[in-house]
Amino acid sequence: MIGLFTADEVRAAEAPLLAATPPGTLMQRAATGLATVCARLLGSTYGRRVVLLVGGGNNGGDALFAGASLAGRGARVTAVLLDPQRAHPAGLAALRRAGGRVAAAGDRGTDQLIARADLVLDGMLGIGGRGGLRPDAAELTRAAAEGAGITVAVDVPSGVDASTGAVDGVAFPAMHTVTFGAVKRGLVVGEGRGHAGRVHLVDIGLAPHLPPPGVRQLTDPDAAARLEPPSAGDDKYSQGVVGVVAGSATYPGAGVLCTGAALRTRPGLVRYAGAAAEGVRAAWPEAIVTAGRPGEAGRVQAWVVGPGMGTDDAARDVLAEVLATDVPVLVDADALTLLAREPGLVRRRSAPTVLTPHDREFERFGAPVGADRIGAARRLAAELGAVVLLKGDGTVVADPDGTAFVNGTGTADLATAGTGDVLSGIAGALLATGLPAAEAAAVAAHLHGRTGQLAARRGPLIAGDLVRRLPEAVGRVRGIPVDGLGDSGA
Ligand SMILES: NC(=O)C1=CN([C@@H]2O[C@H](COP(=O)(O)OP(=O)(O)OC[C@H]3O[C@@H](n4cnc5c(N)ncnc54)[C@H](OP(=O)(O)O)[C@@H]3O)[C@@H](O)[C@H]2O)[C@@H](O)CC1
Ligand SMILES: [K+]
Repeated sequence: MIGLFTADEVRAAEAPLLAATPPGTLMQRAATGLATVCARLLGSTYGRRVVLLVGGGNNGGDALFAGASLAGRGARVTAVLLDPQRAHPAGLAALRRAGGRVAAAGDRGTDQLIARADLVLDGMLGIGGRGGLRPDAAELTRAAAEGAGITVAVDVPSGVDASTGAVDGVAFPAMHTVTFGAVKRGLVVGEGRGHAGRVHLVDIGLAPHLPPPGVRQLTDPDAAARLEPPSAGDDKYSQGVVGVVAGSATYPGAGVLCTGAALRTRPGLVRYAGAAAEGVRAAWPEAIVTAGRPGEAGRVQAWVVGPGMGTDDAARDVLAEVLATDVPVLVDADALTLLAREPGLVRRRSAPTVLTPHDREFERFGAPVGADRIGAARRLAAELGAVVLLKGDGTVVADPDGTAFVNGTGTADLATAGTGDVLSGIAGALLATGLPAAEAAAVAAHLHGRTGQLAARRGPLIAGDLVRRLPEAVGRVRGIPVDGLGDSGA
C-alpha cells in the first residue's frame, strides 16, 4: 500500500531527520532525485532549454540545485526568480557556478523564454504554499500552461493544496510531479490529481519518521491479495452469494449491468430480485432470478440495492427490507436518494453498509463535498456509521473508524452511463466474500478503474465493455499477462 500524507505530517517527520543530518543534506537528496527524473524526461540534456520558476522558499532551493545539476550536464538553464531578494542563496550560487542564467519574474522576454523551453520546472512553492497563487506566480503558471515544453512540478504543483488537493484559482499544470519523502494527499485527490500528472516519489530517508498512514492507496498486488481465486474445496455457495436489487421493468439495464458485474467478479452465485427480472434472466442465465421481493430471493451474504430501481414508495419499502437484514449492504443511486430522506435506516444497522455517492448524491445528505474530498467522505462515514465511497477524480473510500483509501486507477473514459452500476456489482460481489467493507469498496474501485483502462485501449468504452473485460482485468491485477495488449503498463 502507498501511504498518503498531509503537509503537516511531512513537516513533523522532516524535523528529526533535519536535526540528524548535516545542513543541506535533505535538499541535496531531493535535488539529485529531481535532476535525475528531469534528465530522463528530456532524453538528452545537452543543449536543451530548461526554465526554473523559483519561489523564495526551499521549494525554489530544490529547483535551483536541480537546475545546477542539469546545467552541469550541458543543459541551457535559466532561473526566473519570483523574489530575487529571497531566492535560496546556496542554490543560486550553485546554478551560477554551473553556468546557469538568472532573470526576474516580470523581466521582458520571460514569457518567450518559458514558451520556448523544453522543460519548465515549477519550484515556486511546495508544502509551504498557502492560499491561491499570488499574481506574479499565477502569471508564470499561465505562461507555462501555454508553452509546449514538459512541465515538471517540484514536490507539489504550485497552487495545489498539498494536503487536500484543493485549487483556489490557478495551479501549475504538471505533466510530472517529483515529490520527496512521501506522497502528499493533494497529488492524488481532487483538482490536485489532475494538476500533478504522473507522480515520482524520491526517497530522502523520511520513511522511518512518518506516522502510520491514515489514508492509503492500493497497488495491484494489494488488490490481488484480496481477490483470491477459488480453491479446490470451494463450491458455488462458499465463494459468497450476492443479491442484487436494481433496474425496473421499463429500464432493466441497471439490473443487467450490476448482475453481470457481480457474476464476472466472483462467479459463485448471484441472486437477483426485482422488477427487471425478465431482462436479467435473458442476459444472465447463470443468475437465480425472482420478480418478487428480496426476502423471496434466498439467502445471500451481501446485497446491492439501488441502481435504476426508482424512488417511489415501493422502492423505499424494498430498501428498508434490505437494510433490515443482518448482512452487508451496498446502497447506490436511487437508494441513496431514498436514504438521504431517511438516514435512520442505516444508522440502526449492525452489519456493514457501503454508500457509493457521486457529488450530487453526497450533497443530499446535508452538505456539499467541498474542496477537501477525503475530509468530506470521512465526515459522512462517521455521521452515518457507514463506509462512504465518494466517486470522482481519485475516488475516496472512508471507513467510519477514520481510515481511508484514495483510488489510483481509472480513466476519464469511465464517465459514461452505467459504469456506476458496474462498480456496485463488483463491490457487492467482494462484500459477499467477507472482506472488510472498506477494503471491499477500495478493491472494487481499483478493479473498476483498471477494467476501464483496459477497455479504453480499444477505443471509446460503454459500461457493457467493462462487464466483458472484468475477468481479464482480474487476471491482470493478479499479474497474469493478458494476450494481445502489447505491454504490461496501464
Ligand atoms: N524541509 C526540508 O527539510 C526539505 C524541504 N524540501 C522542499 O522545501 C519545500 C518546503 O519549503 P518551505 O517550507 O520553505 O516552503 P515553500 O514550499 O518553498 O513555500 C514558501 C514560499 O512560497 C511563498 N508562498 C506561500 N504561499 C504563496 C502563494 N499563495 N503564492 C505565492 N507564493 C507563496 C512564500 O512566501 P512568503 O509567504 O514567505 O512571502 C515562500 O517564499 C518542500 O515542498 C520541498 O520542496 C526538500 O528540499 C526536502 C527537504
Ligand atoms: K512546486
